[in-house]
Amino acid sequence: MFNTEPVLTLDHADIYQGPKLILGDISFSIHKGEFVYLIGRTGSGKTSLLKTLYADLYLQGGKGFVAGFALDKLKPKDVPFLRRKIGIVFQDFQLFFDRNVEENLLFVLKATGWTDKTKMKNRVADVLMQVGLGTAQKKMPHQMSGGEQQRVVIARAMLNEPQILIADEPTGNLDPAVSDQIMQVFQAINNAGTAMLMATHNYDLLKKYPARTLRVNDGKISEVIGGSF
Ligand SMILES: Nc1ncnc2c1ncn2[C@@H]1O[C@H](COP(=O)(O)OP(=O)(O)OP(=O)(O)O)[C@@H](O)[C@H]1O
Repeated sequence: MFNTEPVLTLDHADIYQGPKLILGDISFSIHKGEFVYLIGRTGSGKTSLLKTLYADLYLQGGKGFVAGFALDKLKPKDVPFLRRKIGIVFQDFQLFFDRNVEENLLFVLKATGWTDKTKMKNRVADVLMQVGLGTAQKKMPHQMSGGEQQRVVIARAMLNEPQILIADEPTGNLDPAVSDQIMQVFQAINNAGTAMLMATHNYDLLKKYPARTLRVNDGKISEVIGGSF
């Protein structure tokens, strides 16, 4: 089905928190344009796995490739460049509350090397349009609902055209109707070609928007076949 290079591969990877092995001998790949859920009980290691993928945790055993970077050979100076190729969305919104939406996004562009003011403003307008917030530039985060704030976070994650969007419980703090809107934003982003890896406890979303699902359990990872979660 997929004849492109994977965007992400773990090959016999061991994932640790400090000295403690959380997941051992983990192997899977995600290809361009794939949508993949990551499920598992609280404490099973989903967040640890995602943190390893964006180099917040060091890959201590096995091999890993994300957006062309080898995780097992990554140097601290490479980390910002890796993170430009992946978009990251968490449950808590982490916007600057003393800056408006546009300033929040411009800050990231500046920090990632953009200098042309017109191009920066255009890019901000593009990503806000992508998440359905085309007129929100001048709003302060506290003037927005939780769902709108989360959409700004998704827009921020899209600024540098990532190959993959990694989301950790992105609907964890949102009610079902708003979670559904966020999911539609992810679907649209995915349909436009960005791969998606989303850790979630929200089985209603899995049922409504079925996709390949990986489960972490007892220190291992497995494919969930036929929606039997
Ligand atoms: N900073 C840390 N230092 C030491 N151990 C940690 C740390 N963070 C998490 N752990 C441990 O690693 C294991 C996996 O935690 P992790 O947060 O990856 O699970 P999770 O599946 O994401 O859980 P949740 O669904 O609650 O977010 C747990 O046993 C946890 O106690």
